[in-house]
Amino acid sequence: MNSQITPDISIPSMLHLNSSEDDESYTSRPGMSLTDRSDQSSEIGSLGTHEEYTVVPPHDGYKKVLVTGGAGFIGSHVAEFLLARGDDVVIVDEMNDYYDLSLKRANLALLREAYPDGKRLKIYEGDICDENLMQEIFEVDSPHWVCHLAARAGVRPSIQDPYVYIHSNIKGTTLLLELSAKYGVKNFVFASSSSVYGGSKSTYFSEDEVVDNPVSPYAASKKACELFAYTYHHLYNLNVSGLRFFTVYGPRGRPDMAPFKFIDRISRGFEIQKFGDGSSSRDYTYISDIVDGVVRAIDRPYPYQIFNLGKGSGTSLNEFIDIVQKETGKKALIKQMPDQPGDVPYTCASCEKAHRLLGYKSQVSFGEGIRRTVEWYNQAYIKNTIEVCPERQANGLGRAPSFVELRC
Ligand SMILES: O=C(O)[C@H]1O[C@H](OP(=O)(O)OP(=O)(O)OC[C@H]2O[C@@H](n3ccc(=O)[nH]c3=O)[C@H](O)[C@@H]2O)[C@H](O)[C@@H](O)[C@H]1O
Repeated sequence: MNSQITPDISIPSMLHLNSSEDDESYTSRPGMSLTDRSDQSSEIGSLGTHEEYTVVPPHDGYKKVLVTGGAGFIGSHVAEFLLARGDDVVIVDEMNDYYDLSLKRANLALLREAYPDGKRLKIYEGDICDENLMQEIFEVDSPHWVCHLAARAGVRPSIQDPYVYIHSNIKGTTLLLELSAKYGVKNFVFASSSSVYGGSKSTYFSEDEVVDNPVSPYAASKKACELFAYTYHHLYNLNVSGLRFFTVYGPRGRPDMAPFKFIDRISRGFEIQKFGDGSSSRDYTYISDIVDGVVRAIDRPYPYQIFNLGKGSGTSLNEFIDIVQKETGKKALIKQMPDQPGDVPYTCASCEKAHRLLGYKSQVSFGEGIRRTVEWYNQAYIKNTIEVCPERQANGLGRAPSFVELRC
């Protein structure tokens, strides 16, 4: 087994659930004391839904897993992990240009380099809404496990073009559910989002909250995916788990998201835009925690479940900028911007259910995660992108190239 491509992040052992590095305590919402955490405290010791579930043992045999969006940030990390542990992976990714395509190419190049013979890794470039292509993949490759991560994922851009979110997220997910039911998939795991909680006033968001008030087309599309997934479970007994990711960041992160954007721009002395007064807060979750949660969900088929995958503590935008300044050793040039439509003011996961049913527990504090991401940015990011695109050498190894410069 080739473990060449795993230097960027360390995936915590799947067995060490109780050794948390996370020294951050649960944070309270601004203006709210910890005693207001009624939703969280009532969940400890129950599933929050008052339903009884048997905790399923992991299926630890060989799997062939269809990973949609496998060229992207989370998808490429999940594919890397599954391949490294011995599973086979089929990737389908449309390679759209929502963000710099060369980053997705670099992600695939890393995987191809480690698994070059095409026996354990197969990559299709195409739209998950292309019925002929998807039918062919299910027919020819017979993946019995599906990890559906392909999506349009920008919150604010979804206001400008909601239709592409309906296409990729809702239509794409529905087609995958159809095919998964038709071809007898054993477990269908898909990416949802913390944004479905909208402007929830809870301190800790739990899965049994009613989430009927999405504030962006992106959030509405993810909620729609959860509903379609339930329907396919109901109609065809398809095992489905929807994972609500909480603002995921880390090495190979999405360049449209604040963690990558701030590290990149602050490192290079460029201005960053700060939306609002800096009091907005996110439960930023490090990529290795997310990979761990995703793989746990793949291995444990439940009839129908929704899980939060977060860290369980929040960081304000102002604190976040301070941490990036500290880790990069550079002062941020800040352009103050108004609050953005579609943005939620606050997110924070209750991870109780994921812990109970999946054995999931976040391991990486925000400070540590940003430290590791800055380290990757300074070392592997430049090295890897230059290795896969030799023509970039003209940019010089000594400085961080812009995303435009990085284009092949
Ligand atoms: O967990 C989710 O449900 C979502 O997480 C992510 O969305 P968000 O939480 O909005 O992350 P992100 O853009 O990093 O902005 C973070 C903070 O920085 C602020 N922000 C952002 C950019 C900027 O230039 N300036 C700024 O102040 C911004 O106002 C915000 O306060 C995913 O994109 C999405 O796919 C989905 O999965």
